[in-house]
Amino acid sequence: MQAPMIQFDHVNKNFPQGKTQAVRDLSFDIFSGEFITVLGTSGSGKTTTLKMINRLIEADSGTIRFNGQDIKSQDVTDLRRQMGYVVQEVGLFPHLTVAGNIAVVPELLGWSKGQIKARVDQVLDLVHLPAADYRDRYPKELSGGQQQRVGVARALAANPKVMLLDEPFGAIDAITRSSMQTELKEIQQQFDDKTFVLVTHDIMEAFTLGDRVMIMDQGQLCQFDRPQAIIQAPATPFVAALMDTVKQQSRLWSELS
Ligand SMILES: Nc1ncnc2c1ncn2[C@@H]1O[C@H](COP(=O)(O)OP(=O)(O)OP(=O)(O)O)[C@@H](O)[C@H]1O
Repeated sequence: MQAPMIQFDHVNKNFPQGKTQAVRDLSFDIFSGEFITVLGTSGSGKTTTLKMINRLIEADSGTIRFNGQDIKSQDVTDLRRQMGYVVQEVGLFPHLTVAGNIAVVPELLGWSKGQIKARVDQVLDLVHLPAADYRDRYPKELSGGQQQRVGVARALAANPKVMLLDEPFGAIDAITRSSMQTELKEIQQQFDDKTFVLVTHDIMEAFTLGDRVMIMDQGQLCQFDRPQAIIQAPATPFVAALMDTVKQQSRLWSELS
């Protein structure tokens, strides 16, 4: 049996100021090449879970393994360089061009100028931004959707094994969002061994993109399964209520159309 790429083993996280525990006794395995979506209401612990994978947040107890090794025993910079990270706010460096932003990690890794230029063009192509038009622009010369595409390109630049994405399309209009979702899935399918973990509160996004969907409520894992299995057999009343919201929406659509 294949070893998990990311493994949580009875992980807990409590913030001193937090009224409730952010993450409680979380255990799961994610395998290489999977596209995992993490779905839940606001405050359910999704971001905390994602940030514990790249140690932006340290777990209080339990063990998190990356590629079989406890992440606490790994150098944090090395660990993060193996994981692309994309957030809603994008966070491009305003004084660097698109190419400069994408090149940050490859430069730190000591790649040659030729390798970096080729890689910048390659990842811009992956996110459907023609390099000749976009390479030399500054972030302020891009729309929000284009900035987010550059954010994804930057995260892919050093060819990480794992991509962590926190509400990457949260601030993007519905049509652009839908095409970016398709592109992201296509990128993931081009590589057999790239593992994607994407946090969202959008049910359709979670069920469209996820090979498996992790549903969280109040810091706990309610269900972690393939979309069809969740739809056919919701494991808890919370999951059932979540599924009902989709049914209500589709009823509304059919009544209106
Ligand atoms: N730095 C922090 N200090 C104190 N409490 C925190 C901190 N970060 C998160 N929390 C608390 O931990 C819980 C889980 O937060 P988390 O951000 O993981 O939820 P989420 O599911 O990602 O929510 P959202 O969808 O709103 O981003 C919440 O109750 C939150 O208030």
